[in-house]
Amino acid sequence: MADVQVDVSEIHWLMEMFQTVDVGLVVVNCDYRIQVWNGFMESHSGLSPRQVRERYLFDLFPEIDEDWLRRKCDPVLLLKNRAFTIWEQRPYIFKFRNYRPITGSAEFMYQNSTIFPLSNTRGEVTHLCLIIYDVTDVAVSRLELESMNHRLHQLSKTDFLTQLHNRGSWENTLVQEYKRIQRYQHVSSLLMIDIDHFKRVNDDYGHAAGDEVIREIATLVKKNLRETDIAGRYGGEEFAVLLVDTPEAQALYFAERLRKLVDKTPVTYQDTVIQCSVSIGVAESWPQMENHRQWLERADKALYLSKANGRNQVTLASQMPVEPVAPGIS
Ligand SMILES: Nc1nc2c(ncn2[C@@H]2O[C@H](COP(=O)(O)OP(=O)(O)OP(=O)(O)O)[C@@H](O)[C@H]2O)c(=O)[nH]1
Repeated sequence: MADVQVDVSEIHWLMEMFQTVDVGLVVVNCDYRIQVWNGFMESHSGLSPRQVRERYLFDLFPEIDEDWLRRKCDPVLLLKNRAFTIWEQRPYIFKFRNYRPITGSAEFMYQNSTIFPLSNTRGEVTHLCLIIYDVTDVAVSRLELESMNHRLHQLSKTDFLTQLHNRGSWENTLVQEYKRIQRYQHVSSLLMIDIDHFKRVNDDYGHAAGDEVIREIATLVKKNLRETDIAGRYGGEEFAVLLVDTPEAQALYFAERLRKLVDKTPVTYQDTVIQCSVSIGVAESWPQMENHRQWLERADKALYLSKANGRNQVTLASQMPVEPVAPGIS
């Protein structure tokens, strides 16, 4: 009699633990009808064990991807092994709202789960048990870390003042484009753009006004680009633009349009209106160029000529009187 009492109280304790444990416990039969539903599942779903008993799991929770979960569970029934799901693959099985104060940024509870078979006394698998773990804290910190790393990576490539590529990042894309040209023999063009008499802007209106001019001209550059073009801030008041798959004639058209736009768009800083212009050098890629630096030098020389010839103009490298960098070009 005493033994029976011990057994009964042990079952009572087990039931209490089952009810209060901080993981979800669900048992379904082979037809996916719910048999057991613990306190965790009740408090997160709002459905009592009585409300869910004998209900078809996928009817009650239509958000569960039935094909996917069956693909996980069928081998458990057949082969008596265990299966696992992790939040990185699928954020959750049961779409429960997240109410945790610390990880409140997550709308839903991230879940891992273990699925294992339950056998009868004859060793036949008759039911499946799903254990649902709330891993929202881990998932949210991991996602925040990843997003922070992504942001840092972006920042390391971005010029703070203009949000264009910084010089290092822009040169990397130029190197990639150079390699692509070597491989596929297509034509791209490079523009070097420099704000005219920029020192005067700083001297006359102050450094903050100078910064505003750089920002505004960068915005005009950005607005005029196609998605495949890549613009960077190459130096203080110098920008570089890579026009991918663009021959010189089209690059000239782009450059002239930008030049005219800057010329007719004065920058307003506080109450001061500042008139600006840019000089531009354009160089088309050529098959014999030996590295990306030769290409840069050629665009830079064309820019230098624009400056020397009076500024506020565009010069094509192909029209320079001598071409010292690429002597083989006709
Ligand atoms: N406000 C501001 N000025 C900068 C920045 N970077 C460089 N500068 C200034 O840009 C000026 C560039 O002057 P210069 O290279 O002499 O050329 P310029 O006056 O533009 O004359 P040209 O290029 O010959 O037309 C210098 O006074 C630099 O101090 C920046 O980020 N912000």
